[in-house]
Amino acid sequence: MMTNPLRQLALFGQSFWLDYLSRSLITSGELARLIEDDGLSGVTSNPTIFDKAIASTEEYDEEIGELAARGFSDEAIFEELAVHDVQKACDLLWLVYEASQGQDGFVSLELPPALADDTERTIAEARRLFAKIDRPNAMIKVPGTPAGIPAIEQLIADGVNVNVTLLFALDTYERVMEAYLRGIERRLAAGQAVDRIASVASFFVSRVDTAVDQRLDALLATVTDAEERARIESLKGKAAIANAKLAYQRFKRVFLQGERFARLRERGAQIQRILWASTSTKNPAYSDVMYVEHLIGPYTIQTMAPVTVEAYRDHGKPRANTVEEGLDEAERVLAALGQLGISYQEITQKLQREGVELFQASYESVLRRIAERRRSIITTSERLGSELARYGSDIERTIDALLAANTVERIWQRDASVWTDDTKRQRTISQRLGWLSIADEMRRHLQELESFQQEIRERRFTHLLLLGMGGSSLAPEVFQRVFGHDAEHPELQVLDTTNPDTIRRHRERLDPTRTLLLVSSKSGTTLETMSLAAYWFAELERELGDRAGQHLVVITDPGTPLEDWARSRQAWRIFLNPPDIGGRYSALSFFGLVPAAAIGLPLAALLDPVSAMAERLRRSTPENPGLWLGATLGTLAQLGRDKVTFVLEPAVAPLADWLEQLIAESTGKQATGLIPVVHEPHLAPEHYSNDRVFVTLDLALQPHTPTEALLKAIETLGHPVIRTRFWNLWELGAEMLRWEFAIAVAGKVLGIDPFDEPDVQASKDRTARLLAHYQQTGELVRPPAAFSEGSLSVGGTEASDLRSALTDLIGRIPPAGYLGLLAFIDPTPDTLELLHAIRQLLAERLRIPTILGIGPRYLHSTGQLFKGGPNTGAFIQLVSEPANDLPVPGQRYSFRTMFLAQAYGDYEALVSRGRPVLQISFRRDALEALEQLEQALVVTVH
Ligand SMILES: O=P(O)(O)OC[C@H]1O[C@](O)(CO)[C@@H](O)[C@@H]1O
Repeated sequence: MMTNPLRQLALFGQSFWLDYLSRSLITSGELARLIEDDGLSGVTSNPTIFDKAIASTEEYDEEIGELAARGFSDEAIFEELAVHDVQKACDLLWLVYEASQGQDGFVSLELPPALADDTERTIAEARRLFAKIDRPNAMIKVPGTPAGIPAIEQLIADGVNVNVTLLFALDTYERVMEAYLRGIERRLAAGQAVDRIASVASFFVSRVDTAVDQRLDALLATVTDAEERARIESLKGKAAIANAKLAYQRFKRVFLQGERFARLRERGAQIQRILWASTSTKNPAYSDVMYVEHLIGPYTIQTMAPVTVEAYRDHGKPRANTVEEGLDEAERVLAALGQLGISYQEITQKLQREGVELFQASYESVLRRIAERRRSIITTSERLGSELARYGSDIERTIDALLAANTVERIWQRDASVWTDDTKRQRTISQRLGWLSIADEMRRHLQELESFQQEIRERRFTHLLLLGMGGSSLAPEVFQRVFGHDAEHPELQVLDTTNPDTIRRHRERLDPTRTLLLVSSKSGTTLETMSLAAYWFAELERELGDRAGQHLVVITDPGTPLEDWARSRQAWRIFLNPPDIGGRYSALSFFGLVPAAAIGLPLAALLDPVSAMAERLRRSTPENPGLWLGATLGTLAQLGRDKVTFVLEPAVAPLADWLEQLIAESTGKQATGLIPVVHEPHLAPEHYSNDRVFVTLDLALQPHTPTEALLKAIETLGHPVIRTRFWNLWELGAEMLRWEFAIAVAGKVLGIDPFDEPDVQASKDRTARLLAHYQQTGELVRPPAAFSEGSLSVGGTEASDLRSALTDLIGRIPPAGYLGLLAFIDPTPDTLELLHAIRQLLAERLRIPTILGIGPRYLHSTGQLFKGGPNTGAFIQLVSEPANDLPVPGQRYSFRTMFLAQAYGDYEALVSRGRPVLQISFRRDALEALEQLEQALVVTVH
């Protein structure tokens, strides 16, 4: 025997629907369970239900974030969330719908209540939503208001399933049935099928009692006569059921007994069932299942709130056809109310009006909630899933202050007063903001770049050798490493070192006849770049004679020495970049796009998302993804979380090198700054210090499980984690623009000028002095060594053995400090592997952030930060003296001398800034030396 009362309702012709819907109801499996176990066969929703659902869980946050990021308004976000839930519920009820041949298994979504008085918009929106949900078992809820009723007729005629909501009065119900019939008739007249057009009429029950009881109570307050009081008392809690029972009689007359519908039925029309809504008992004095109990009958539906479901499952006692019991009594109740001066007309009309207003209030509340969520939770796809630990409100305050100061508008107006009051510096900064509109600028050159791309393809180069430092080479390297090169285009190799061993390795690998040389330098004066250009051009000339210029492409600013140099060598192409863009902000200018074109990347695919991002960066709202990111990083740094640790998914990991330069060189000055920590080996979560913020970039469609697991653990330990999700790799350029903007904003928060690099010069000057002295004397002055041990020669310490020297250095690391491993070395896979192992050892044992810099490359990246940023770094400089040498054409010094002069110059610069630095030089086998160092560290650092 069937014991579940909910299931028994079906035996008496009544469907049991749920008056609730939420994401968790679906995801937890609860809805499926209700269908399976309790015989649930439909779901109704309304704005109040969604308001509750969104308020009570965080399950919507991720989607809110994503939609906000894509520029959806609050209304549109609500619609997406609701439609999504309705679709999922429809899918769960699909089998019910199919099994009942389209009679049952529906899920209803309500139109925005503000449309209740607008027939045309009701029609348009209901059509649109029905199409959008795209499920035959969806219903659109349209209120039975004077404006709603004509819309119902039209919608039925259009084939939209309609749940007519907010019905209280019997005469209104008559009009609703009429509208349904006419809609069906119109369809049939137009030769359209009607068998799958479904509609229900929702009669609201308990609200009638609440309203009538209030009036009765008011009357009781004025009546003293005991008999009269008893009569009034006896009417309490009766009106709603009476009204509903009489509605059922009208239903029967039309749908079960009427001639008109009988004809329609023959042609396949469905009965517009009557649905009892608002069936939870509001007055605790009444039985909690009373409305369900009295309104059972064929062709009816009970939609129950979860509490009523529980109650009815627990103690409901279903009986057949209760809806037809006591009809005389029902008539008497309504008549008696009239006699007491309680106007049925007035009450039902008022209830409908109030119903619309209540839903409108809920609808507005949902929108407010969504608006709040998008602020407080991590909105935008850039913030998706970010976990800001306890810093959320501090960050919000920063954002508010930035917005109040019109920061976004002012940045776009290129108003340099955002960063400084000094008018001279303002002039310089305003010449550094061209990156803001770079996508538009580059679009103007698209044809030129694409024909260049075509020619390169035709010329069948195998390699593109890019000579350039920092901002002039990092973005191209990212493009090559993330996207790879097209098969018909050359592979990009970057040479950004003066180490003759490295240069030679490249020289041995490359065939000048198949290589295109790309010299990139904004200033056109950078020592490494110009020296390498001289060397490589001579190599080209050696092989190609006066055709060498045909293998030369140059990118520089107009009027630089490099431009002259290129012209005099009859370079094949010279790209003159807009001069108002600094090196590290130049990724999307010619500096990035010319090499991208050369390796065969589709430039439009890269640029389109950049333009879309630029639009979003213009918004003066907290959702501006660059504003948010910059404010977050700046605020966290001020609160002691200045180590920006990138934990990137392998597919996008190469971006870290570019980000490192952007962040370090832009913000590391005036004893403040963000300290980027990139490519650090993963540590055990508890080994991360509390001065970190983590940044992750992942691919939505290809999550990298180990990275995810680590980040989850990190989050649990209370570290802030900023997450960015790419939907595809072509968003890379857009992400670069976003970071450029963010770092400009972070600069504002930290009170520095993000566009200069005042401390880079310090080591350049010292190197220049060392080289000048060398040219005069033939001697390169090297820093004095304190002692030698094995193959290592150690300076910058009072100690006399390696272990003590290391111990001393470690002892000098300030609190919340970091350790930089600065290696002037030939970065072969083997040396890099050992350097990573040493780095990991240091990070794990010391539990501090570590940075690895390869010299002289890092001089154009983190070098600024080491000298100009917070005085919290300690450094081990490793100088592997090159085994080979090569001449620098036109100079009296060689590459080896230059390389060493750069190492020594930076060492001196660091020391002069009071940074703890240990210098370890080695002449012989670099691998052996690194192993010796590793062993010393193993026994020293605990
Ligand atoms: O493009 P250029 O002028 O050769 O400069 C290369 C790099 O050197 C710096 O100017 C200083 O390190 C960087 O900002 C820049 O990215």
